[in-house]
Amino acid sequence: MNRDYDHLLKLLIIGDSGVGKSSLLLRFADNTFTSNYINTIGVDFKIRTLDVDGQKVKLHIWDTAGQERFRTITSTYYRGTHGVIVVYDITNGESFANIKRWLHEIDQNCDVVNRILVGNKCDCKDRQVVLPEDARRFAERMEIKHFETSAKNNTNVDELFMTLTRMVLRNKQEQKEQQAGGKDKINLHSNKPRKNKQCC
Ligand SMILES: Nc1nc2c(ncn2[C@@H]2O[C@H](COP(=O)(O)OP(=O)(O)OP(=O)(O)O)[C@@H](O)[C@H]2O)c(=O)[nH]1
Repeated sequence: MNRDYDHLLKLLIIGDSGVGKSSLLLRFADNTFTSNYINTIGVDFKIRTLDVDGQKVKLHIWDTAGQERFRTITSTYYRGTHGVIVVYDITNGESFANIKRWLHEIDQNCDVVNRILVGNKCDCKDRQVVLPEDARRFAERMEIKHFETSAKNNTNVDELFMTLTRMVLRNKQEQKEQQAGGKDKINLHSNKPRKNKQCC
């Protein structure tokens, strides 16, 4: 069968309700934004194909509901995930405080995964309560890359998805080399997936 891509990757977007997960996905996949707030029910997903260094990478991006009442549904969507975007809202301290819970949820559901921390709504600097340096320090401690984005102004959105895609591809390549015995040892440095158990 003819494939129209070189790699098929599954990405997941998680974080509290209202932080802008759907908006980031809409901006990335359709280049649109709306100020209307429509709660995601369960999960939603979109596809976008990227050209990364001459390779066609098809992304299936799953947008999960942030509301607690959907938590049991969304936890099943971690299966087969290659990369997770964990989003907070820079104007909402609680959404940042909850990041630890979201990271824990990743650990519970899938260990072999690349993660990126995203502070969205960076167009709202006047209402910013999560300081970039605090977020950066936290991200460094957790060994995750950190971005501030605006789905509204289209700031850093493509960069965020491109960075995560490259991280996933690099890890896939390293795993392939390791399996082929081409490398002595896999070098587990920051932003690498933890490998306690295989879920994907
Ligand atoms: N100013 C600003 N508003 C944003 C941005 N991103 C999202 N919003 C607004 O924030 C609200 C919530 O956005 P959503 O994308 O629906 O949030 P969500 O995280 O998907 O929410 P759930 O589906 O409940 O989990 C909407 O009114 C959006 O217009 C942004 O970058 N800047």
